[in-house]
Amino acid sequence: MSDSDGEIPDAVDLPSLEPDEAHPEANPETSDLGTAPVPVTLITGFLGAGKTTLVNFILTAKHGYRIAVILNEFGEETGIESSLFPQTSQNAENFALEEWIELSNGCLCCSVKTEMVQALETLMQKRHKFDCILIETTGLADPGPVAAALWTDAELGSSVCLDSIVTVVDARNIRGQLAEPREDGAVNEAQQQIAYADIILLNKTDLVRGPGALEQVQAALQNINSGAEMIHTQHARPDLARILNRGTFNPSQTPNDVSHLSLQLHGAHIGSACDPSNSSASENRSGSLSQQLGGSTPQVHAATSGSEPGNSSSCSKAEQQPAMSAETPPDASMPAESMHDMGFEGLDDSGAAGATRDSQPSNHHDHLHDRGVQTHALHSQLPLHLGRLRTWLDSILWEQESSGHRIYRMKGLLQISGSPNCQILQAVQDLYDIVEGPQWDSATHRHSRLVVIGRHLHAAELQDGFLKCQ
Ligand SMILES: Nc1nc2c(ncn2[C@@H]2O[C@H](COP(=O)(O)OP(=O)(O)OP(=O)(O)O)[C@@H](O)[C@H]2O)c(=O)[nH]1
Repeated sequence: MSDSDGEIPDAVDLPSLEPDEAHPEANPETSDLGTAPVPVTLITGFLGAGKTTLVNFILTAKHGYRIAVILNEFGEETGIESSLFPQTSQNAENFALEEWIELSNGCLCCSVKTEMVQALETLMQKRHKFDCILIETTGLADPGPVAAALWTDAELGSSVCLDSIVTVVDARNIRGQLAEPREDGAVNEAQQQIAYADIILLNKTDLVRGPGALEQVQAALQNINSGAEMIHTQHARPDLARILNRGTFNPSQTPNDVSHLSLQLHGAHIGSACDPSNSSASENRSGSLSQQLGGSTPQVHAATSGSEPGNSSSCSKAEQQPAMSAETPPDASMPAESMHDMGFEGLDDSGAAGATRDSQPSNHHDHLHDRGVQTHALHSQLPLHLGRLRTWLDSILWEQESSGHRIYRMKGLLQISGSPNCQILQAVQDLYDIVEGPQWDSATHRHSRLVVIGRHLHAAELQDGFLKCQ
């Protein structure tokens, strides 16, 4: 699974793949996929938006394509992220589906770009084994440099082509994410990801309540990028004929054909997340994406503390407070005080953030572009008590304002007392979920690991709280 030895695993050979009758155009036997450049779909989106859920869906749906996956993850996430592909890790018969390359030494848009190009080159030596490539970026990646590398890298030549950039959006949280200030005053990652999208997958629509609330979210996204196709989904299950092998960047298209890619940034500029001091990367890049690429740079259920492990139960503070709705939107029309309370400072009418903080360089080495964002890995060798764990999670996720930290995302593999299986924890903003994973096996070191990504985190306190759940 991991490519730690430098050997690229075989691409996925999907068993019993039958041409999709509903979408005969998706049948590789009737297309020129065997000889044409391999289409690469870049899947991006903010932390927790549903990228892995989408990749999982693509890997298990019937569409007629054989898929290779390149997965970029934070170093601390190694081994956790791959466990989030339950169909592959739980079912040995389908183990062949778990064919991907993990790039975990940084963020694709920074230090791993070369590694990505090398991985693609090696993959291309097995060209006959797959029809399409998916690249899942980290939740904080700027898709621009990655797309540019795919477009311009001489080594790759014409063997691969960027098919489309799919940005998965958490419909419940996106407006707050768009409003997050960047310390250098630049456009934040969530805005960059929307701006570059060919397709915006407006996901988690089940978590947006109230008449008009979803329309408001959609309007905020269209204010940033009105050229992207908008697809509403729950659990990231779109019509894949609209996602795979679209030919968005097919060079045979006339310039008019790609004119719909024009980015409308409404005064915002796409800054380089890699290097804010790079003026060529920070200049205003309004215009078609193809021009840019050819340019200078290349349920929320009630918290049930007594529930057994394995019973999936999402918990949210929102259940105990008014749900996000048209009546209580994180909206520019709200009084500034309310927006501040909800953590939506700086949102203007366009959905763009009015970032005002002092400029600070981003940190390439920890691949977190905004220096205020940190990641911490928590560990516990001894099994955790589920009730205590839930109480602790409730406190750190639901009392964020009083504790002074801001948690965007948590994911982990947990060893819970009394359960032979590992438990998978997922948290996005104040929502969390614990579901049963596969049995611990000899290859998986049996201990709890939890990655926390957020701002103003107190590592020692978090680790201490985690250990107290034993
Ligand atoms: N309610 C709800 N939950 C969803 C939906 N889509 C995904 N989720 C859940 O949201 C959590 C995060 O989903 P992921 O697919 O791991 O998100 P991601 O974008 O890959 O996350 P990162 O890799 O950390 O950036 C998981 O618990 C999913 O089951 C949805 O449409 N509705």
